[in-house]
Amino acid sequence: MARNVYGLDLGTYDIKIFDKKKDRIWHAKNVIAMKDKKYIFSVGDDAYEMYEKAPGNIQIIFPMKNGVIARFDDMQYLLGDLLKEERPFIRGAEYVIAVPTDVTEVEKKAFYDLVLHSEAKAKSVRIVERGLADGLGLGIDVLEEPGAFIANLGGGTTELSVLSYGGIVMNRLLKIGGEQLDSAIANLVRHSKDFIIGRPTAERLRKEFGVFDQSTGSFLTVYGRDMMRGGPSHIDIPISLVRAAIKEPLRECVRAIHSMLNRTPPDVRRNINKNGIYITGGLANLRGISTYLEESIGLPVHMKTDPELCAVKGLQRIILNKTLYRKLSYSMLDEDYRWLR
Ligand SMILES: Nc1ncnc2c1ncn2[C@@H]1O[C@H](COP(=O)(O)OP(=O)(O)OP(=O)(O)O)[C@@H](O)[C@H]1O
Repeated sequence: MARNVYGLDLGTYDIKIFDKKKDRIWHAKNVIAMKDKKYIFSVGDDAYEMYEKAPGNIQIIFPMKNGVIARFDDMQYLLGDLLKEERPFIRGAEYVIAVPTDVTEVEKKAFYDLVLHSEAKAKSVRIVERGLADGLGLGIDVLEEPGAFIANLGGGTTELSVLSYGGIVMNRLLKIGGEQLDSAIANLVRHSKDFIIGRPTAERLRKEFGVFDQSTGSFLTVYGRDMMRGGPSHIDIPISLVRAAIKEPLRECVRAIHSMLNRTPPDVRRNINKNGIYITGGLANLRGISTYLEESIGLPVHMKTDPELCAVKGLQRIILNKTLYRKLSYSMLDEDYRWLR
C-alpha cells in the first residue's frame, strides 16, 4: 500500500491539512482546551467554541503565536489528535509543511521536529516556504514567474513575499493579523464605552461589518461586561468605532508593503507593476479590503475565493507534481541545505 502524504499549513488561528490519499483539504482551529492545567479537555473547533465562555479551571491555549510554534508539546498533541481518525495512514507517512520565511532557523526547525519526532513516526518531512505555496495556490506559475508580490493576511501575522523564478527575493513577517485587529477593537470599546468584550465578539464585529463599504450609520448589538455597573450587559457598537480601531494596524501593513515595493529590484518590480499584488490569508475575506489596498498602494489587488486555503492548495500542487516537489520542497537534513553546511 502506497504511503500517504500530508500537506500541513499550521496557522496561528487555523490548521489546514491536505490528505493525498483521501484527496481532500480540511481545516480546524488551532486551539486546545486544557482542564486543571493537566488534562486535554477538547481540541480544534470545539475548544475555540469554549473560548471566553469556559469555567476558570479550563484554560484555552493557542499553541502558535505570531506564526511560529510557541507551545511545542501542545502543538504536537493537537496535530496528532486532528490526524487521529486517520490512524492507519499516519504511521510512516510523508509530510510537506509550509513555513514562514522570515523566522529564525530554530523556529523553522521546530516545524520540522514537530512532525519528525511525533508518534506518527514520519517517513520524511519536507519544508516549503509559505510564500511559494501561496503563489502556487493562487495559480501562479511560480517557477517561471519573473515577479510577483503576495501579502498573506492571516490570523496572527501578515507575511509579505516577493517571488521570482521559483525563489523568494524578499520576505517579511509582520505581527499584524486578525488577532491584533480584534485586540484593537476590544481595547477601543473598553476605553471609549467602559465596556469589556472578548476576542470572539471583536472578531464577530470585524466579520459582520463590511468595514470599508457600508454606510456610516450601521451598528451591531454585542454582549459583554459593563465596567460601570459591573455586570453582564449589551451595547450597540457603531461601525465607525470598528473602523477607527483597525485603521492603524492596517496602515502599518500598507507602510510595510510600500517599503518592500520600494526595495524590490527594478526588473522584478516591473513585473509587479504589470501584474499588481495578490492577497491571501483569511483576513483577505474582510469585505472591501482589496479596494482599500488598491487605493492605498496604487496597484491592482487580486485574490481568489477561500484565500485562507491558498497555501495548502499550493502544497497540494507540490505533493501531486514531481517537478514542483523536487524544486520547491527541501528537507532540513539535506546535505545541501543552505544553513547547515
Ligand atoms: N469573512 C471574514 N472577514 C474577516 N476576517 C475573516 C473572515 N474569515 C476569516 N477571517 C479572519 O482570518 C483570520 C484567519 O486567517 P488564516 O486562516 O489565514 O490565519 P492563520 O493561517 O491561522 O494565521 P497566520 O497565517 O497568521 O499564522 C482570522 O483572524 C479570521 O477572523
